[in-house]
Amino acid sequence: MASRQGSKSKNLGSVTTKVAKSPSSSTTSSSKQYLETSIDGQSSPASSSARSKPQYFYSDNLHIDVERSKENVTVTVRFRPLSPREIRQGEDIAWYADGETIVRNEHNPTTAYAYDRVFGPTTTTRHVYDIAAQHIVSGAMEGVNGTIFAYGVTSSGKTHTMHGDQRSPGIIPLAVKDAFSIIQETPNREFLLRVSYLEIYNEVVNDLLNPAGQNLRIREDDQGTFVEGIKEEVVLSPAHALSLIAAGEEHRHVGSTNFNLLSSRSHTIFTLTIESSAFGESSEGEAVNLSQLNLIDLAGSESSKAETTGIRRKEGSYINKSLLTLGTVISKLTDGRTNHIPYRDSKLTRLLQSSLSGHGRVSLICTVTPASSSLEETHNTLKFAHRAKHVEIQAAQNKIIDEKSLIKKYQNEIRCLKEELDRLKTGIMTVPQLRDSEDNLVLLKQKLEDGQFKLQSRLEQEEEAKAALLGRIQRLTKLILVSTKASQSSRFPHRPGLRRRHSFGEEELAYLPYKRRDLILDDENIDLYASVESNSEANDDTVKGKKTRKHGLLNWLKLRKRDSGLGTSTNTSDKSRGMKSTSIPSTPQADQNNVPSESRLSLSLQTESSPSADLLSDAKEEKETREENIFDPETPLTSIKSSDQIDLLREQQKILSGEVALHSSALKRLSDEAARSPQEDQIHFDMKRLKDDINAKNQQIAYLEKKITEASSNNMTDLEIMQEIDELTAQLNEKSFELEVKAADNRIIQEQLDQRISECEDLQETVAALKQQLADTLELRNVPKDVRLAQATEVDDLKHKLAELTESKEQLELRNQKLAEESTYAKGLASAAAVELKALSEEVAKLMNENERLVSELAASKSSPSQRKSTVGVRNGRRDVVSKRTDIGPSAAELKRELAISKERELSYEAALLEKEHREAELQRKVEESRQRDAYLENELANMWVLVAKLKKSHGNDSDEYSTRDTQPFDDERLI
Ligand SMILES: Nc1ncnc2c1ncn2[C@@H]1O[C@H](COP(=O)(O)OP(=O)(O)OP(=O)(O)O)[C@@H](O)[C@H]1O
Repeated sequence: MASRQGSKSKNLGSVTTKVAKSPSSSTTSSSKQYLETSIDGQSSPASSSARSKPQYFYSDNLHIDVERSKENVTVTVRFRPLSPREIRQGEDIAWYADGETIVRNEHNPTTAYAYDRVFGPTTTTRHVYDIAAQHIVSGAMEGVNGTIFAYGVTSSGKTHTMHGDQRSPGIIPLAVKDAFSIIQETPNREFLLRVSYLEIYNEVVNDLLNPAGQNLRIREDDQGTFVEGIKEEVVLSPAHALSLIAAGEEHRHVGSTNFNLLSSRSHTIFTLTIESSAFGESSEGEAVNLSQLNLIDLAGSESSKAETTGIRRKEGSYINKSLLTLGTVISKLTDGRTNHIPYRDSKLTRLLQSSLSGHGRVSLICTVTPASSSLEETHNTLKFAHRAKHVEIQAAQNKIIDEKSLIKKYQNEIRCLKEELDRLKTGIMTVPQLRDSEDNLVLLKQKLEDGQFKLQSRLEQEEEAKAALLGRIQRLTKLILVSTKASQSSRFPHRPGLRRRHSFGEEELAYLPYKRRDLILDDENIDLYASVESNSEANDDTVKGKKTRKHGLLNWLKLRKRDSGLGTSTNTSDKSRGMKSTSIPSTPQADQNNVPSESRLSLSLQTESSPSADLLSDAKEEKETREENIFDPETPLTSIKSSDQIDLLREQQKILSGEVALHSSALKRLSDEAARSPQEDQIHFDMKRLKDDINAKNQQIAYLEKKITEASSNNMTDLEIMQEIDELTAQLNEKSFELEVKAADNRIIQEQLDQRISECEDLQETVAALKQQLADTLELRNVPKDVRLAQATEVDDLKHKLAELTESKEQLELRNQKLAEESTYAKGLASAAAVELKALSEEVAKLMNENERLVSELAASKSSPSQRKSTVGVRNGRRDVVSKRTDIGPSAAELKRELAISKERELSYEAALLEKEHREAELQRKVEESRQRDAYLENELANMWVLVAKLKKSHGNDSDEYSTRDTQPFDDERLI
């Protein structure tokens, strides 16, 4: 035990910030309320007095704080290995455990964070438990409240850490097992353990132990918050507690997401309430230790990468919102300046208010993946963890000196009952003394006979009462757990001092109906199982019973589900304030029809007769007693006020309703089974019994309703009415607040809705456009064959035309070329003619000059004789000249003729030149025309190509068959 007490959290955080704390908020959600419970649904004198006034475990007048020591939240980080998906995607490592306390960024090694402990991917959950949880559990067993929760993004390993599986049990089963081991190791104290299990799904609190407990209210008063109407079950063994978790898990919301096939869609809080007091007769008046251990599996935050829709998206937004609030609360707690901490912004923080505000030890296990794709998310988790490290707590042991703790109440009740039993025994022994009288012998005889008769009937009544008391004492005693190492002194000296042992082994665990993770079995369990085996040897019958029973407990659980209405689970409760219900455990022993004689392996019970016989009779008695009491609450053992009576009746009514609900679900399961195996008579028999039981319970409910109405109309005093009004006002306020919260939620949802609507409209437009495109395509596809043939013919024509045009273009080009050649030739001719013409012109000019000279000489010779002589001479001379000339060249006539010829030639040349120029111009015009035509044809050709390409494209979208068969005309090569 001493070894379990160590390990206080170290303060690694460099900043220590004072936690804003209100003195009034010192209670945990459900522990603060005193639970008025009697195991058979009937109140006792001890409990009735307590019922009128709510009790708070942590109010100043009720507890003594034994040394408050400042601590910080224990913060650890657990890496999970890369998942197969991450490995497939070739993810890198982005964060890693650098030693035992540091997390470092792979890419940027200067980014690193320190925590109390960092666990690498290969660390076992058992090791995590030892470091991060064990001290919280042992503290809780000593009266210090404790909270352990796993935080991290989706699929980072929270549920693996908190629940685990058969190969690697999680913190919750390990803690439960440890709690019972601690009881075993603490012989000087006796314990009473009870559990509750709830989930927060979409900001609605549901009771996982009671299917009827949906949408429970969180109430708050000066002392803190609590869940109204949550069911608590007293637990007797680890297997019993785990079976309740397993049953609760059946109701938890789990769904598949992109990142996790079995993603938790709700936050769950499993609460173990522990009461302990010194063991033995001398414990009277001593303080009781009371504490709560909250084991929380949060739903994972989801990044925007999660492509969720519909219900998953809604769940995700609720999860993210509540985790965001948790982050804000932690920030504000560590900021030190803020007075207002927004606990009320989410149900999660409201329920965790007490833990977070420093009234108990807290261990935060942050789960992370090393994968690079989650680099940012992991960084956020690490930052959250770093902030949380600075939250300061002041853990203290809660000691209750009030006599009204549940364990004290049971102890007192046992004592009172024992006294009453003694009185009864004495009464039975004392036979009335009748004095002999001679005077009135007849009368005396008559009196004697009457007396004998009365005595007889009184004896019978008292025997019955005694039996009932014994049964009650036994049942109460069974709820209080002590170590087998405790002294063997019994509460009943005449009985062998059998005590209960608490451990769980393979057989107890193998059966656990756990939809997604089989709970618990590790090496230690096997050890424990071995120890159970060895202990059991003391009792041959037990051993035989266990060995011959192949799946005894499995059968029990299955049958318990079936026959849940027939078990001993008797819910009784207190309605002092919050109507929280507590039931005694539905133990295997209770089922007399289906259970082997010793169904709890590890428990040896503090009973007189054999455990099985006791339990069987208990079951019977309890049922009978309860039924009696329901119809006659005013038993000799009760004396309660009218309001208490109404409360009691209401509670009984509630319990009955819960049982009816349970029976109905069991009946449904049986119907399913019956449908599968109709020949099973046992199932039909069980179904019939369940139906009868449901009917009987419904009648009882109706009867209770009547009684409540009568009682309320008859007995309500003004004070009670005022109290009722106060209560209703408080409820009204609560409802108003919830309404406000809902209204705020609605506003957010409305905004989201508006956004969705606009997104939807955009999508609709896109869809319309796509539809149009589709229709166009379909239209093309749906073109009838004749139209397609017509199109093909048209294309053929076009192709033909194109060929013609191409041909005529070629001809024109040829002609054009010829004309160009001709034009070049003509130009050559023209230039040659021009040269010749120029040469001729020069000759003509020369000849004309000569002619003029000759004419002037002729005229001069005609004018004088001398001159004549001379002229003759001249003439002679001339004749000489002429003769000379004749000798040297043609005569004038010849020259004239030559001149005329050259003129003619000149003229013909000019005419030829003109004609050539004319022809040239003509050719130029033709060239121009042919060029234009050419351009026109080219243009036409381009248009044709465009047309062909268009046709080809539209036909190209059709099926391959169509394109090969029907689009042949568009084949490029063929076209070209
Ligand atoms: N430390 C670990 N070692 C081996 N496997 C692990 C470890 N942690 C988680 N896993 C595996 O990773 C998967 C996801 O883990 P788990 O369901 O616990 O994530 P989670 O954080 O609870 O997710 P969610 O928030 O979606 O519920 C599971 O298949 C689980 O077995």
